[in-house]
Order: sequence, then C-alpha cells, then structure tokens
Amino acid sequence: MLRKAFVLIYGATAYLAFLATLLYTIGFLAGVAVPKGIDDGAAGPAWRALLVDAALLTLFAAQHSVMARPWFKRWWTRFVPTSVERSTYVLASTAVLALLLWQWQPLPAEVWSVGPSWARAVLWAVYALGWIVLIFSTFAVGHFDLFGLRQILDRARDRAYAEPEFREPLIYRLVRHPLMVGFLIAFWAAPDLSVGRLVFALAASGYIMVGVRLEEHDLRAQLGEPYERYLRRVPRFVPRPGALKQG
Ligand SMILES: C[S@@+](CC[C@H](N)C(=O)[O-])C[C@H]1O[C@@H](n2cnc3c(N)ncnc32)[C@H](O)[C@@H]1O
Repeated sequence: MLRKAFVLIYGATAYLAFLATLLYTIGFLAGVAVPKGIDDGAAGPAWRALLVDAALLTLFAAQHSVMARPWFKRWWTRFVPTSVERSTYVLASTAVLALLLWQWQPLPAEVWSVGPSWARAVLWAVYALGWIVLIFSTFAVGHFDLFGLRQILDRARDRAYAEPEFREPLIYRLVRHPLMVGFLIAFWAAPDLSVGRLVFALAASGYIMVGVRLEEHDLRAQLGEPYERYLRRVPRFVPRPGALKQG
C-alpha cells in the first residue's frame, strides 16, 4: 500500500514538475511572464556565454538521446522499477531543462526585430500555434503513457502495464513527427530574435533532426515492415499537398 502511494506521489510530482517547466519554457522563449527570459540577465563575455549555453544544450541532448534508447531502458529497469521508469525519465528531462532555463547566459545582440504590429501579432499567433500543435500531438500519441501516468496508475490498480501500440491518428498520418513540428514552429516564430535565441533555435532544431532519426531507427527495429511502409507513406515534417483530403 505504502509502495503504491509512493509510486503515485513520485509519478504525479514528476508530471507536475514537467508541466511547470514546460510552461516556464513557453514564457522563457517569449521573454514574457517569467522572472528570467532568454535575453534577460547580465551579459558577460560572449565567448563565455556561448560556452555555457553549448554545454547546457549538449547535456540536454545527451540525456534525451541516451535515456530514450531501448538498450538503456533494458539496463536501468534492472535497478528502477518499471512502473516508475517513465516518470524517472520525465523527472531527469525536467531537471536538465530546468538547469538550462536557470543557467542560460544571455546573448542579447539583435538578429532581427519585426516592426509592423500586425506582423508581430501574426508571429505571436504562430508561436502559440506551435505549442498547441505540440500539446495536441502528445494526446494523439498517448499523453498519459508519454509522461508515465498510465504506468503509475496501472501499478496502483495492480494491472500489468502494456506498452502503447503504434498509432496513426490524423496528425500522425500527415507527418511522422508532429510533436517536433510543434517545437520547430515555436523555436523559430519570434518577432524578436537575439543571438542567444538564434543559438538556441539552431541547436535545438539540429538536435531534433538527430533525435527523430534515432527514434525512427528504434521503431524500425521494433516494428519492422509495417513501419517501413509508414516511412514511405508519411513525410517526416512537412505534409504532402492534399494530405488532409486523403487523411
Ligand atoms: C516524444 S514522442 C515523439 C513522437 C514523434 N517523434 C513526434 O514528434 O510526434 C516519442 C515516443 O513516441 C513514440 N512514437 C512515435 N510515433 C508514434 C506513433 N505513431 N504511435 C505511437 N507511438 C509513437 C516513440 O516510440 C517514442 O517512444
């Protein structure tokens, strides 16, 4: 009983910490509604800021790339109970993201600043759309499994957890990585782009290009021919013209 309560509290804490950090990230990149946005803080020497930011981005990429791999999952579930494996992944991801948000060094020099207020409004709307696409996609692919909630609830009810099946809801019939499309939109839709935000957008986009290939490699090995057919049928990021009609 006590163990079940611990699992539930642990999983719920990981999820809430992630949600709070995600909300903070939305404000951080926009530079609104948070104590420290991406361009805020005392600007030190540019070389030092670049070095620190690169280290933070590398840490984030390394944690994600390693901990999401099936071989790592097989290895560490020898020590971590399977019911909290995903929650622990969520907690670790949240910790490195929070570290990045906290320690990010500003590089405030301007790359672009869009003038007309209508154009700024359009870019803000696109920014919001990116996050909406991302959140919507988590529900399409299985929000509760993705963030470890299904696993902890199944444990509490003494049910065996079954990994979710590969799904093809509408958005996953348009593109293979809608969640990453949401990130890419949000990273680049910026009425004001500083050098720091450019570094962030370039590095994060570069990592997405690598991350989706790693994921596809795993899914290929896991699902075989049906996934090969999916790869041939559905583009990675940009829907085919008319895809909505066919979908
Ligand atoms: C963070 S999600 C990102 C999914 C996808 N790359 C995207 O951008 O929408 C990563 C997890 O989703 C799983 N996944 C990817 N496509 C899926 C699909 N169509 N149905 C079910 N799970 C999927 C992967 O195996 C991986 O565990």
